[in-house]
Amino acid sequence: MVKFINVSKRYPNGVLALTNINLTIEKGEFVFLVGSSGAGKSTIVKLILKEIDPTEGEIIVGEYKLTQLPKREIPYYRRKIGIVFQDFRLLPNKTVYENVEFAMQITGTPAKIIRRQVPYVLSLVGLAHKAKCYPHELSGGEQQRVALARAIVNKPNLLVADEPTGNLDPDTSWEIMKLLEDINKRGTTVLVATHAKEIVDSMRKRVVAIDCGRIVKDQHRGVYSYESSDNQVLLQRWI
Ligand SMILES: Nc1ncnc2c1ncn2[C@@H]1O[C@H](COP(=O)(O)OP(=O)(O)OP(=O)(O)O)[C@@H](O)[C@H]1O
Repeated sequence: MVKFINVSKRYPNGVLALTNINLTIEKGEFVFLVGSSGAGKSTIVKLILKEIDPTEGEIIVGEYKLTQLPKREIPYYRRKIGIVFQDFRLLPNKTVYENVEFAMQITGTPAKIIRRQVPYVLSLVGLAHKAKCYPHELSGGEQQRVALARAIVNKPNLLVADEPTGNLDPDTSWEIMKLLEDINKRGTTVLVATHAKEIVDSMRKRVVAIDCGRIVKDQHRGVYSYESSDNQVLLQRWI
């Protein structure tokens, strides 16, 4: 589903954000991407969304070779991926229903299917009763559930969430992660970049840890913690 082959990214200011990343995420997997601030998580997410291009290497998402994807096709490519951000990014002047409906309208979905699918995904995230509310009338957790409904309404094969619980309290964070797990169980591949250590530790999913732009751990049924490269150097000196 997602393949990074020898990917490095240097930003124009010279910062080397990723070094020689090799990562394969199979269809149907649930993967946590963890690492301290500045480790390179968002850079990986931005590369998958083709907001930026790698300096070296190849990225393949589904049937798309991203380095060869023409600019004009990028919007169509992105519509096939569900995306959730820390700050929800809902349209403030549209209701809950309209926010989700809009995501289907821009893909040219027939009205009849929209009328069936929008209430269905709103009920999946437990928000059917809030369909007529505006984002400012919702709690943070509810807004994120709308964002999740919007992300899955077009039935993407891949859902990418960048710090989806960063603005939420612990209980609400759990609800959102459980919803992501439900979505994964229905067949969507899910990649979640997160700092939510307790949740990562108890969900026992695949955990990919990056530190200073390198993968330092890739563990199935893993936990959050990892040795940072500084610690590894220290350890090597001790041994
Ligand atoms: N647009 C940019 N221009 C220059 N350097 C950048 C840019 N974006 C990120 N960086 C740098 O690249 C490195 C990786 O940043 P990235 O945002 O991927 O980290 P992160 O793991 O997502 O961090 P956080 O958890 O704080 O969001 C950092 O050193 C950061 O300062």
